[in-house]
Amino acid sequence: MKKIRVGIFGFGKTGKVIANEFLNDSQFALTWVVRKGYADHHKYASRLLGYEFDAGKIFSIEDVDNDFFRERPVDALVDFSDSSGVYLYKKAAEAGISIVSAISKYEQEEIDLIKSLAKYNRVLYSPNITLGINVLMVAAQILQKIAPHADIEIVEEHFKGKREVSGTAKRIANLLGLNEEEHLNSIRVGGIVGRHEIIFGMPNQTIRLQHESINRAAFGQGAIFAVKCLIGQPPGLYTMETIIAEMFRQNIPVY
Ligand SMILES: NC(=O)c1ccc[n+]([C@@H]2O[C@H](COP(=O)([O-])OP(=O)(O)OC[C@H]3O[C@@H](n4cnc5c(N)ncnc54)[C@H](O)[C@@H]3O)[C@@H](O)[C@H]2O)c1
Ligand SMILES: O=C(O)C1=N[C@H](C(=O)O)CCC1
Repeated sequence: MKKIRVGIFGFGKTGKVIANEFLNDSQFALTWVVRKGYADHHKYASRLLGYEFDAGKIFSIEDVDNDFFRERPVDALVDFSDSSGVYLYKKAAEAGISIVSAISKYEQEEIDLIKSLAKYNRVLYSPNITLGINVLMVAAQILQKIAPHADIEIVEEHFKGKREVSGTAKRIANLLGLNEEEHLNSIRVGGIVGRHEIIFGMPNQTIRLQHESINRAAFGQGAIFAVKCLIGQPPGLYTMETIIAEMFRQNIPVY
């Protein structure tokens, strides 16, 4: 069977783990990895990650000129770099490449740019690409409808070095119609990969929906799921939670 070709932007804490997940999956061919500087230029991500074959040739962002995507075709571009990568998406989309953006924080201008590309191609943007958190987002919306008077607080915990407020927590607040300033609580300690909790407080009971990414491989598995979901789909803007919500709709038991 023809392999799904993938290119990755970013080879940092998460990008390396994502590359490893794609290398481990026989349905995928990791074609290239783009990183910011010239470290390991033209080496192979596979070799750096301990494999004995060549895959995922490493390029610098400076190499990404007008012809880059046409000369090195892939089926999907998966972005775990930073928000500046967004300005290269148009060239990729024009070359027929599906975009999976996992950047957690964008300015409005960048989100508008992503939306504008959806008319050319499939674009999926998700601040948290794990299956679990997207199930939690759908479940939280259902719970809010069932218990509309519950007090709701969102708690997000991440590693000490994470500067920005969790994009996932902001997305949850937005979905639930909550003011971010008032209902979002952030904790930064040690090496927590990512934990989100939505607390529904009622007079006689408390419901807690919680998701924790134990290992960054959870993001790789989510990215694999996202790329597969986009295959054969029409151009448009996709999110993980709408894909998962559709799965809920199709699988909800009827009593
Ligand atoms: N959506 C998700 O599920 C999810 C999960 C984990 C991380 N993230 C996000 O992914 C991003 C990266 O996270 P990280 O922990 O790996 O950070 P990191 O700082 O460890 O790595 C980022 C890497 O991208 C490189 N980079 C910066 N600009 C680039 C560019 N224009 N092109 C290519 N490479 C570039 C940097 O040099 C660095 O190596 C962050 O926005 C983070 O919030 C999202
Ligand atoms: O920076 C990270 O690492 C993560 N950020 C997220 C967010 O901001 O919501 C979620 C996944 C991990």
